[in-house]
Amino acid sequence: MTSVLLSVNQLSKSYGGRLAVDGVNFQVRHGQTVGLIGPNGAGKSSTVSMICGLLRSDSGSVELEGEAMAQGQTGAKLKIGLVPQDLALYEDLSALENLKLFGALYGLKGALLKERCAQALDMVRLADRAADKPSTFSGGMKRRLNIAAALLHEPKLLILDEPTVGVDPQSRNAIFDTLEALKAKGMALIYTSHYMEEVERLADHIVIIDHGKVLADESPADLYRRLPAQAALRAELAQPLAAERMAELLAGLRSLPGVSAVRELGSQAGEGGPVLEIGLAATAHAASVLAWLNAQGCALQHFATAKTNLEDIFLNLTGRSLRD
Ligand SMILES: Nc1ncnc2c1ncn2[C@@H]1O[C@H](COP(=O)(O)OP(=O)(O)OP(=O)(O)O)[C@@H](O)[C@H]1O
Repeated sequence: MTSVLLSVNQLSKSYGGRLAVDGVNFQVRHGQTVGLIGPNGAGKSSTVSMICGLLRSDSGSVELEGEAMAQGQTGAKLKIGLVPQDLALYEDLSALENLKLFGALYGLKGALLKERCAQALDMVRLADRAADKPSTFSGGMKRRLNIAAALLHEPKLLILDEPTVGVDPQSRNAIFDTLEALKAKGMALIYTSHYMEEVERLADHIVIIDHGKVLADESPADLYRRLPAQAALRAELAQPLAAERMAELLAGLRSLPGVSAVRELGSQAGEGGPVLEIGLAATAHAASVLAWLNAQGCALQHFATAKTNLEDIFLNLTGRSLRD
């Protein structure tokens, strides 16, 4: 396992007496991609701002390769690139001029500045738009330019705060390709999002945060192992069933191998019979459950299977869905 790059230790922050970040702890290893997930207001942006030294914490500490991130200290800060939620670009300068300005702020100049700007534009697939102003760009292209600006000083850790909010699907894919390429080059990433499917695609480690507290800090595979069911079968019965018969059916289903939970969801808009949601240890169990229902004389109107996802994990941990 690679060594620790970033250590976030017991970080806390209150705004006017209201606790927004409550003792957050996690680590990022060299080359690792960590997805920081939580609903709106969970404390993700505040955590990220404290990691970058842009917001003073009330307590706790942040270390980069063992070096403390202290206010006014630039050494550790240079190891981080931040792509903030709010776009920071000069609309009247060309894409290239914007990058030159950001690069100069990092102390780059001459041939090296030129080379880094060209590499960064290439990395976000905007090389052919270098001479154009961001005012002519889509929201997604502006976001990509913002990512390029954070790459110029070749940070060891790139932090992206909700990089796909308000982004068109084409740019979203370009952003993912860029992040996958950076990952392949060995750069560590922190990616905040409330879109589980995005984090699932990129992250090899997931930190779930809610009400300022870390609820989970583990690999996606370990998170999935926490779920009682890995898949769900939804079966809509063709006919309503008497209460006693339904109770027998539910008990029978619960005793089948591979079935972890069964719920009766009622009927859909008064048509047909009730809908059963059957949690399965694996999708493969669906066939034997359907065969069993058939053997019980239960005709089905409709059925569908679905693999559980990280959204279900959040629901399982908090009792709430990620985007209410
Ligand atoms: N400058 C501020 N002043 C007062 N309250 C704040 C400030 N910044 C954040 N908060 C509050 O702190 C809590 C955490 O906010 P934060 O922006 O860190 O969450 P988040 O998970 O990033 O949410 P979002 O996805 O909406 O940005 C929220 O209740 C928010 O209203």
